[in-house]
Amino acid sequence: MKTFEELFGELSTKWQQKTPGSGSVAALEAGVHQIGKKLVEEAAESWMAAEHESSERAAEEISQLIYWTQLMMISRGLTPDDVYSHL
Ligand SMILES: N=c1c2ncn([C@@H]3O[C@H](COP(=O)(O)OP(=O)(O)OP(=O)(O)O)[C@@H](O)[C@H]3O)c2ncn1[C@@H]1O[C@H](COP(=O)(O)O)[C@@H](O)[C@H]1O
Repeated sequence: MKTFEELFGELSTKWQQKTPGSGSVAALEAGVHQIGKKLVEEAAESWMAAEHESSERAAEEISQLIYWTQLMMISRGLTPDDVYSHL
């Protein structure tokens, strides 16, 4: 288990170091358009799981939505504070 900030730090480090074999680095290299498609897919899957599946499945899909949101943030050079400032 990890927090939002811990995952963001891990993904940022992997991107900075271009860690070989990382799916996250591959996704960031594919770019914002491909990340956006996954973000929308995971948003839809989160909605469907919340409406039709168990709480555990909904939590799993929402975790994937957070992951792809973080990749979108990194691809645009945004930090958590950039986002938190709008909350
Ligand atoms: N938290 C995640 C995470 N959440 C989702 N994903 C990826 O997002 C994609 C989800 O797409 P899909 O919906 O097609 O996946 P699925 O397996 O079919 O699952 P369902 O949505 O159908 O249930 C998969 O490729 C997952 O690997 C993630 N990939 C990596 N992480 C974490 O990111 C960190 C870095 O990982 P690497 O880049 O792999 O080193 C590690 O801490 C990982 O645990």
